[in-house]
Amino acid sequence: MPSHAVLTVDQKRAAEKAAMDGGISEWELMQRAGEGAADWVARMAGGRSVCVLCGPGNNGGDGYVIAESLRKRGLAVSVVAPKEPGSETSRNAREYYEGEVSDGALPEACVYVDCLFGYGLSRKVEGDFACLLAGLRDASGFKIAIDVPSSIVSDTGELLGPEVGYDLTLALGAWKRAHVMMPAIARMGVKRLVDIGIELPDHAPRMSLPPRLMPPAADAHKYRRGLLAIVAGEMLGAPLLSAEAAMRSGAGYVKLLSEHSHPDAPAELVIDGAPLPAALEDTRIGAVLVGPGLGRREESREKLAAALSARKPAVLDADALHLLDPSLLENADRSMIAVTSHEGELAALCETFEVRGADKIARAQELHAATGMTVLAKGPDSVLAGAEGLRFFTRGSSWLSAAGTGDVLAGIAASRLAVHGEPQRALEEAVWLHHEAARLAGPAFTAGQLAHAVKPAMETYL
Ligand SMILES: NC(=O)C1=CN([C@@H]2O[C@H](COP(=O)(O)OP(=O)(O)OC[C@H]3O[C@@H](n4cnc5c(N)ncnc54)[C@H](O)[C@@H]3O)[C@@H](O)[C@H]2O)[C@@H](O)CC1
Ligand SMILES: Nc1ncnc2c1ncn2[C@@H]1O[C@H](COP(=O)(O)OP(=O)(O)O)[C@@H](O)[C@H]1O
Ligand SMILES: [K+]
Repeated sequence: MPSHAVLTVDQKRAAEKAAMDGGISEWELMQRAGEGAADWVARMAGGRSVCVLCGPGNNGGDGYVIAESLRKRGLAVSVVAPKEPGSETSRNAREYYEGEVSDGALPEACVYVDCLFGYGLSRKVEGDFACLLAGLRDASGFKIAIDVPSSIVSDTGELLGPEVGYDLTLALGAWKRAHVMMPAIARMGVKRLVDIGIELPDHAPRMSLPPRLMPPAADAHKYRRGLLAIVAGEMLGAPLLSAEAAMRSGAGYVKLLSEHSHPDAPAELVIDGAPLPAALEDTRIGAVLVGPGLGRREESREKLAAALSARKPAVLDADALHLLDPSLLENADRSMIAVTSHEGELAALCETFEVRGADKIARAQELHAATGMTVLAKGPDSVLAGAEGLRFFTRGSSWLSAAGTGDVLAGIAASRLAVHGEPQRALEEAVWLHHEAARLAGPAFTAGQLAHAVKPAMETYL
């Protein structure tokens, strides 16, 4: 089974070194990588001409192996290499390739294979390399990136050269962080992993796997299935959106704790107007959601304080993340708190808890370490940091970039938390259900339509 590990360059190098210490040569690994990638390239080319761009390192070495493999299969192959190979293994690969190599401009081809730089990219791409990549950007053929697109930094996903849009990216041996982070993922097209038979670390951060949800037990009743209490605030719409999603995500009973009247609330939603601390004393409550529509006034802070001191599993979102501070966490059970923060909310939390991570992954990880809360850093490149380690997700529909979709996500997460009480599992399930609901809702949905699509999304994972 392929590994789902997502590695840093140091971790990947260590895994390759361990394989080499175990007796597999670097040349053997390169041949496995090149042949595995060539299978994909040949499939995509379907007999059409292929141009391979080869750089000076081992990514270029992979390119020569790919080119020779395609040549042997009878395809018309051209190779462009602005610089001679610099490493011993890539020189082997250059000798292994029996065709012509040019150091000039990009020739016409139907399929382009980019092997200029892989995870060894260490500085801005300039000169001949930048010209070739600019040519590739403007070319009309099918574009395949080998391991990592050549302008992309493997550990961060940041761009250090011309912005080429690829149709296919083939990760060699393991996923790298660039395969899950913005801005890289928006340029990679379809991503596939080529197995090269090396052992990867067991406990490395990894891709999240689709959840397997269970129907209610035969003897279930509404409380045992999970009672979710949603704390309402100043704005009435947001908690209702969360409730619409929560009622479709597994909880048997969803209550809105609110002193307001809600003429637009659905009939299934119970409105409880009791004073908040008393309402939260109900021992049947399995989880609390606080934040959507909460507001940021003193009363809002008091509501958050009451929700946290109830010491129940809780999802914190939106305004709650701006109000949260170390003193509010003093009375809380931090291990039971799940946080759903977008970029701005994550920045606010990092400031409050003096977390200074260099990038989104580090910020999520350090915030979890500093507070004990399970942190979902949302966005097209969602990152989940919790007691079970880091999890990454494939990108959801870009139509999710609409107001209110975060309230829907928070409602799903809180509902899942009410079902089983495990924050990391609840957030992981919520991201999958949110993405699947968005896929099923198609283009141009509203947050309300997204909340309704959570029901068919549940069916996908049951
Ligand atoms: N080490 C191994 O066991 C394997 C490595 N493989 C391949 O090897 C790649 C990594 O190889 P390397 O570590 O040699 O690194 P790369 O081939 O990614 O690039 C490093 C080379 O490019 C130069 N360079 C970096 N940035 C540059 C820039 N902006 N402008 C000009 N030159 C620049 C460096 O000086 C060095 O010569 C992987 O991505 C993968 O494709 C695969 O063959 C599988 C096995
Ligand atoms: N471009 C995008 N691609 C994929 N998912 C996105 C994109 N933009 C936003 N999302 C997702 O949509 C949701 C937006 O949440 P948020 O910003 O809190 O919205 P709101 O506060 O209006 O409800 C998050 O789950 C986020 O991951
Ligand atoms: K590359």
